[in-house]
Amino acid sequence: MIEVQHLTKRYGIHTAVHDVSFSIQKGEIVGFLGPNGAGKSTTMNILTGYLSATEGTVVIDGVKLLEEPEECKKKIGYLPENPPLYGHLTVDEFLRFVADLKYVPRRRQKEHLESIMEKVGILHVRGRLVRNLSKGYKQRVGLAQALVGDPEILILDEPTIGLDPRQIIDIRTLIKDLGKDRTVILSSHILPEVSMVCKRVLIINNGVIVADDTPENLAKRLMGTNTLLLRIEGTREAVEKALSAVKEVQELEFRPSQEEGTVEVVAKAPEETDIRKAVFTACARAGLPILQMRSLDISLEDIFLQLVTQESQTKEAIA
Ligand SMILES: Nc1ncnc2c1ncn2[C@@H]1O[C@H](COP(=O)(O)OP(=O)(O)OP(=O)(O)O)[C@@H](O)[C@H]1O
Repeated sequence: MIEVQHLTKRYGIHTAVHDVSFSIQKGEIVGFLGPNGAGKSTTMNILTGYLSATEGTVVIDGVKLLEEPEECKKKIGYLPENPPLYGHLTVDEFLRFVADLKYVPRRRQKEHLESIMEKVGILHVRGRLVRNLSKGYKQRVGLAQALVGDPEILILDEPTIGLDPRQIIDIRTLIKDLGKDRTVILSSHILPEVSMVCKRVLIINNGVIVADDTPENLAKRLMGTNTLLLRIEGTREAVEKALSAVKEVQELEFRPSQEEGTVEVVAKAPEETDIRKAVFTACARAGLPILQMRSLDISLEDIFLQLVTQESQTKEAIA
């Protein structure tokens, strides 16, 4: 359905997206996850034909975007991060305007727009001026305009940003529902958001795809218990002796510690081995208090740490 090959986008000397390739099948709901500035919006803007790539190709349903942009755009409904809504129009007027832009025949517009308004829950505000709607309702109007013309693909850029918790739940439910008979790409910087809605997650960081997996597998990698980062009070010799005695521990890597009188060490065990209890017991027996123990996993660690921090900051901000 969507084939992206070797996509690169440079803004002057800055490379925002670097050699990105992926394909999405019909009917998939795919999360596009990455911290701020990772290149999500740039990629989405290229997919929707709003921005041209420096290099690489996008093929939508067998049609090359560069060669037949109008044909491709018809297949895509796009909700940008800041949807351009005309505040001085009523919801009805605005959607009719969008329908004209998308060449929906006038005789079909009434029925088509009413079914969309019903789906996204804005029928009762159809006569209100867009500028007087709450942020959540404006977002619904944004979703409605993306649905005009019945596109097979929906591309949604940070659809819940700036909404309150209740509105976030409503919009997530709506997206899940819309994904039942469409291909959906949903960008977000919040891991739980995409996990809730998507069956597959692409993670982009610094313009490069660093993971392409199911939320479950990503969570497993996140929760990996076979590699632990420990901060332990004591000397390096004592810690090395205690941890070397744990039979599952294959490798110890000492790192400079931030805290005086402590040792920071990464302990590795074979995959699928949970060494937390054994490490705890060994240190307790040797009288070495563990001040910190957390899972450490591949290079995704830093990205997730960032994402998790952002998620908790977002939660604090809306609490
Ligand atoms: N028009 C532009 N000119 C120059 N640099 C740009 C432009 N648009 C984006 N960038 C840079 O490209 C990088 C990727 O930006 P992009 O907006 O795609 O990231 P993002 O993942 O969508 O982030 P956010 O979640 O903050 O929207 C960033 O470093 C950004 O500063």
